[in-house]
Amino acid sequence: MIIGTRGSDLALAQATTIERMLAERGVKTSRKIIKTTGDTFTDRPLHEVAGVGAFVRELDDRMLEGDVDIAVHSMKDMPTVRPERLSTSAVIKRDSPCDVLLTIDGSKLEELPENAIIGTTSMRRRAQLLRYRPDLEVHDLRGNINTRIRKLEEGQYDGILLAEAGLQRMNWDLDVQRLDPKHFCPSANQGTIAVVTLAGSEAEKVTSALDDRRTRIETAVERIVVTPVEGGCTAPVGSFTHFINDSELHVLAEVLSLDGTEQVRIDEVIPAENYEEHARKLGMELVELGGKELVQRAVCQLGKRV
Ligand SMILES: NCc1[nH]cc(CCC(=O)O)c1CC(=O)O
Repeated sequence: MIIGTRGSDLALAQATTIERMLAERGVKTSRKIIKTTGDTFTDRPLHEVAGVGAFVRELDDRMLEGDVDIAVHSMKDMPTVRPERLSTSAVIKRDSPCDVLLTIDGSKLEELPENAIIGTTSMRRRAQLLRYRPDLEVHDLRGNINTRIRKLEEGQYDGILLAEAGLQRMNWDLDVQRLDPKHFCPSANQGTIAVVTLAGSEAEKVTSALDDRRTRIETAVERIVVTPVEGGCTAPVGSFTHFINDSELHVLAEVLSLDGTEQVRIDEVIPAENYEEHARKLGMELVELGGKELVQRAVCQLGKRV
């Protein structure tokens, strides 16, 4: 079977993980590298280039055309609405969901000097960082993980924010500070690899053996809770859910203003039974608390920045 993947180091590492898991089950695969719009314009902020799903849409198209059998994605980059004929056949057991801070000199977030410059293009990370340390300066930093680390080393920033899962997958053992999800609530589905196939295909059957039930439920709740306020992947929205025991989930979700001075937040424990219904209720709560207005304002302000 043919595995389609983007060509970035992170995407290739993720594809390798899935290839290994399938090989262990006796499934032979070959690899096809697909270039996406998000990969082509790496010098501009992602929200200017292609919008939601830039990394995913082209692989979807190639699958629908029959060019690839299996696609591997960072699940957090997948749009919520999916083509009907495609199936998310496996949600792989989650790696670290957390963000990390990587600094030039090993400083922790609390130790950075006033007005230190931190690089990130994520509006969520910017807002959460400013909420925690309003004195810091946040500068844009676009590019894949390699590029971002290179720009840090070149001295343009005192520190940068990254997903820990990305570093883990690249096997980079860097001295980072893991940020507490309480203050740095991750993006929905951060740290999770998803496998996509055609619905009803042999590939779907084979890859579904890789599915992790708990991660599937956690990631589903994360999506459902923020769907009613969602302004695309560019809005300052965090959503993180995890099992705290066999029957309960802790749900953390929030919307922030771009400058981090305003927030709307959900912090609840729900039963795993009927999780969809509970998650939908929390999503409505987020709207009632004013989450939608916050997202709309942020999207408006972003439009003016561009
Ligand atoms: N936005 C790009 C992206 N998509 C997935 C990851 C990392 C791996 C993951 O979260 O699963 C990253 C890099 C980052 O956010 O630093």
